[in-house]
Amino acid sequence: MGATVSQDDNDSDCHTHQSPINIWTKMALYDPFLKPLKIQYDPTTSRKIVNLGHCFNVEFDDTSDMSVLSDGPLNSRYRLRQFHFHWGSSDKDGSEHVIDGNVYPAELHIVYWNSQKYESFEEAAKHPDGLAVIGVLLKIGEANPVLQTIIEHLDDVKTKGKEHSFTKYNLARLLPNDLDYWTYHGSLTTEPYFECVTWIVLQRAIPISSAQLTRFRGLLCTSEYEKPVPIMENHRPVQLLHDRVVRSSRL
Ligand SMILES: NS(=O)(=O)c1nc2c(F)c(F)c(F)c(F)c2s1
Ligand SMILES: [Zn+2]
Repeated sequence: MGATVSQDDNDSDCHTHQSPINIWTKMALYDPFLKPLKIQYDPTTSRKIVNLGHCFNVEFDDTSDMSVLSDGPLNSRYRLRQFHFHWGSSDKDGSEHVIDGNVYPAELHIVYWNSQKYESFEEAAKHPDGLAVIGVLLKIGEANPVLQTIIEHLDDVKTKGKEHSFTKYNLARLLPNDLDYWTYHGSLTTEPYFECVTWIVLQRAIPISSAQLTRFRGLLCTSEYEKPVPIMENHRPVQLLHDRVVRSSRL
């Protein structure tokens, strides 16, 4: 009787739920039990825009359940914490998720944490059902007025560590009307890569103009005292799917 090798014998197998991934839409499984996303958003929860060095975050007041995500593939209520973008050094790449091999020029991540089960974002990030992130692909098109209100503030947070108040932002207007999605279990796409994310990738992309996207690349990853270095790109390569199945909310 040969020895059986269990999954955890090879430590490279304990990182099998990494993100982002290439979503092969024909392989996605239509799941009729998936509900429509329920996005409740209160514009008074937006607080500030912050340059973290590798990207910029728009951060929200997450001390109570005012802006929350529920239903969809989720079994709990998740509280809005921040949103941010990933982009590339040219319009030819930039998104993290790839759809049937097609890379998009940028991607928006709207980050929520499970406030029904966990006491804090930090605690939630240690659990497989701790976070939910809505991924929205961006495609080059006409200038996006809702993105413009963010872009107008990028000069206020040009260098690493800078932040600026950013209130009454209407995040709901940024989302497409069609909220059909693909969903799978994955990870944070930046260090520490915790496998704590229920990914919800919208099937409809939103527009951004090439000029607007160029403004993202004008952000600096250096502080105001250092030689200026722009954040040319901040997207992680796609990861192996391993034993995961991507489900679709639409047939
Ligand atoms: N790109 S991502 O997967 O949405 C994502 N990564 C991270 C991360 F690494 C963090 F340390 C963190 F505090 C976050 F809130 C996010 S959110
Ligand atoms: Zn992200």
